[in-house]
Amino acid sequence: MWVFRRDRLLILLLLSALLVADFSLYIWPKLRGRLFVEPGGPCTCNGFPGGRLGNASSPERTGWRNHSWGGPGPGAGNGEQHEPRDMAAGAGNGMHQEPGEEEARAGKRMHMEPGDSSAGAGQGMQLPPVLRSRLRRLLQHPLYAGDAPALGPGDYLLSGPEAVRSYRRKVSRWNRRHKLHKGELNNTSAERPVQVNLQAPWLQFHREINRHSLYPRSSTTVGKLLDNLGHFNTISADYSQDEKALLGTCDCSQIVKPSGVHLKLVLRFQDFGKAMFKPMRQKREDETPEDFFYFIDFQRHNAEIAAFHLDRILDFRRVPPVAGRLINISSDILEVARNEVLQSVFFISPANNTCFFAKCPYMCKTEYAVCGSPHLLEGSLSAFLPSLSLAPRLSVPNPWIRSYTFTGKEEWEVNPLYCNTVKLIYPYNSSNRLLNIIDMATFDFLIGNMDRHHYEMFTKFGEDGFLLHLDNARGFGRHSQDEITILAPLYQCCLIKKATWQRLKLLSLPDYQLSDVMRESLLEDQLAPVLTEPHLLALDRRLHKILQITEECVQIHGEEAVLVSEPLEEPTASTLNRDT
Ligand SMILES: Nc1ncnc2c1ncn2[C@@H]1O[C@H](COP(=O)(O)OP(=O)(O)OP(=O)(O)O)[C@@H](O)[C@H]1O
Ligand SMILES: [Mn+2]
Repeated sequence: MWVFRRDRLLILLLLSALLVADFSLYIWPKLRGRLFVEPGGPCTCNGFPGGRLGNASSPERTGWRNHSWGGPGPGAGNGEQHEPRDMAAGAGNGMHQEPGEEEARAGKRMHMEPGDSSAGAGQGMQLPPVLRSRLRRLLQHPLYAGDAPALGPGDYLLSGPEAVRSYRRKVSRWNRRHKLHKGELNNTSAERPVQVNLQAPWLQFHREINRHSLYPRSSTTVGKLLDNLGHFNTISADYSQDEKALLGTCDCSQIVKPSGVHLKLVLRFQDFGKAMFKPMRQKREDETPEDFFYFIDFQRHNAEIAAFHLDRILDFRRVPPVAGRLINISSDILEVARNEVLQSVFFISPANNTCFFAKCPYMCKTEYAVCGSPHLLEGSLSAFLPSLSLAPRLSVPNPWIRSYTFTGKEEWEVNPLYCNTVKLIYPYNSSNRLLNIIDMATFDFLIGNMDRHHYEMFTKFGEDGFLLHLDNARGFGRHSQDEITILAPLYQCCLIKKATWQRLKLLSLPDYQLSDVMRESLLEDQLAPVLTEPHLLALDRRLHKILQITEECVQIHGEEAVLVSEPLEEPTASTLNRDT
């Protein structure tokens, strides 16, 4: 009996030795090859030697800049197992768990909190590339592959030569005026004149705008543009045209619509690019007070940033690139401002901070000021679109506009069959416009924006042109509330673009999870974490509500009638005539 027991021990030892040998000689090298070493070269894993996570603010960390759009990504070509997920297996057909569930769960466990760069890097945690970036994985999905079909010159917003001529003209006018101004002030500083740079990312951005979107998927311009917005010195600061119109100092025919009383400014940078600056007015942790109407709500700089990232993730590409940045109110704004009205709204607070307030017809008071600490203040910078003289835009009232009074109600709020009326009205009766409105409603519902009173379009692209999703600063106000009425265009019309629905469905799968890809995408921004966790999680919850509503529509009207393929074809045009 004793001998038998000793034999058992020996057999156990022998088996263990075999297992160890097998693991170290066979399994481990294979695992290591798959997880950490890119076949064909030493592993730099997206710039992180040894596959370690880098600093949270490192742009290399996330998917956008590593993704080689329109072809095999850096991963696809080098042996990473990026499953070419078939829509039939994933988003297209039910919501079953995809392969890689285990990885996803592991990825979730190891997920870092925004801004917590040390969580991964400090512990030297080694993540296999496939776990590291859900965003990157998303971008390699077939739904995000490739670009629009080849474009002809007429498909671009600007003619290249015209855009360059206008740029040259503006630069020489700027240099002339600047020289004159320096002469008047007896300024002998060695400031150099602005140089024309045809490679400037803002110019490339303008030249890439086409009839499908503000930037192509394969564009590397957006990354460079965001980088510049985040770092470049400013050379001027002024009110935006619409603010000037309100103050009576600009030609109103040149602007889309005179609007706000908000603290927003146009900043120009050293490379002559421009951006709309909105300062931080509310901390990202603060929720909009319950008693606030949406039309008196604050404008949130972080909402502008997050909305751009969300729009890009949804593959709409209808929000101009927005970067967050710590702006020095004194050196980046006041010192480069030449407008005397603007100069006059700056003051030093009792706490010795530099502040400024909105010059407006109604409430020009220091109570409404924003202050630096003592000079620095967070803000959003939205890359400027080409000027209205080069690319005229149309501002159209949203058919689902809200009442901007305390008690008023619009027709859509009281008539559940309102969509039938809209469908009869030009241009909603023929073009893709209604579907575009529904896209915009899903976007606004996700961000919680109730302030979409108008939308803008480039006139060049006609009725079917895409809608610009400008001004998202009133999004992300209340994470605890899902304002379902924002989805009225969806549930009253029971229509949605199939491509939009497929992406929303994909983003609801555990392997992609909207909140996770958003969290990751926002880490690229200097002001990360841009959104608090409750706001990120609200995105998942709202996404499910959109899918739920669509599902109910499909049950009533059938898939064919609800999910519309683009371009609008004859059979689907008939769905527009369907009574809801
Ligand atoms: N990135 C941009 N490039 C060019 N023009 C822009 C950009 N962002 C905004 N604008 C223009 O400035 C106008 C006002 O901007 P925005 O709507 O963001 O500010 P606002 O103060 O909230 O205005 P409103 O009170 O009308 O909502 C827009 O309607 C648009 O025409
Ligand atoms: Mn606004």
